[in-house]
Amino acid sequence: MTLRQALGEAVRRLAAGGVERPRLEAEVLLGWACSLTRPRLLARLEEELAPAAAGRFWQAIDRRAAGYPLQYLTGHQEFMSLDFKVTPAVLIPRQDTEVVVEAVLERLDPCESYTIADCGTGSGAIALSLAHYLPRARVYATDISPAALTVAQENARKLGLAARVTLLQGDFLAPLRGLKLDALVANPPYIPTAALPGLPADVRSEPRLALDGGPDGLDAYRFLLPGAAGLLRPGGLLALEIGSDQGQAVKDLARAVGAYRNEQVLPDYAGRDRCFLAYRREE
Ligand SMILES: C[S@@+](CC[C@H](N)C(=O)[O-])C[C@H]1O[C@@H](n2cnc3c(N)ncnc32)[C@H](O)[C@@H]1O
Repeated sequence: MTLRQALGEAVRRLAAGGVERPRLEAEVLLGWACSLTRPRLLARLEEELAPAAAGRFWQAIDRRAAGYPLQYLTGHQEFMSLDFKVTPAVLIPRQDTEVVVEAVLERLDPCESYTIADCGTGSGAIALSLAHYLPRARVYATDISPAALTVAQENARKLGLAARVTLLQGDFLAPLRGLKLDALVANPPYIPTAALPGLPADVRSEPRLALDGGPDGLDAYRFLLPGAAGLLRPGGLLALEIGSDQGQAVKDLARAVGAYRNEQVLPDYAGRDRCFLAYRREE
């Protein structure tokens, strides 16, 4: 079978499985199975599919058609123009989260030596992007999952950022005790528990620990908002990813803490609530 014929059959299987962009994903998985970039693959479509690559390819196609995430099959996801390793131990970094990272970068000066924390770091997407684009910053990243931290550590090493990013295992803010932060960023779990079974199959393959935000999805904010106030220096920036309908609720929770000013909610590319920002009030 040629690569062109394999692609045709893969597109058919992926489309039957409800994959939205079957041609693109078939090309990505065939390139991955053959260890070829997409442009090289597309230049060799009349060549035969080698038996070893065929085994990997058809197994991946069938798993993808059954709803398993593409990024767990290839082991990669791009975020903030950086390449991140991903495994089923971590949430696949989302474009929505880039809104949060961009909002932070717009408010900080790349020439300054900030101390920054990312709580619930997963693959390290937020922490490592901030460290990359703020080359003088010192970044602390926490996660309760040791398996996630192993992935984040590998990403830190691959991106050449391990010397400025410290990974700490523990409950969101607990490992940060004693630090005075210029910025604290988090993308905590925020899906209401009852909504989890209704999520698409690929999202349900991601760690429950990364998704489950408790009965109303707000458990982590009830904990992070008062706790962060004790770690941020006066004038320090708090940036939290939030669910698409959680803007007002998170603003109300922040105002109830009484330690913040300039609370605002920024939208994502689709115009939905995505990022909560506030500054630690000066005493
Ligand atoms: C929504 S994911 C975000 C991952 C990553 N920051 C990103 O944006 O792609 C939430 C992360 O919080 C971690 N987490 C959940 N509960 C936690 C807790 N109590 N303390 C620390 N981390 C926690 C999960 O393991 C997961 O990695």
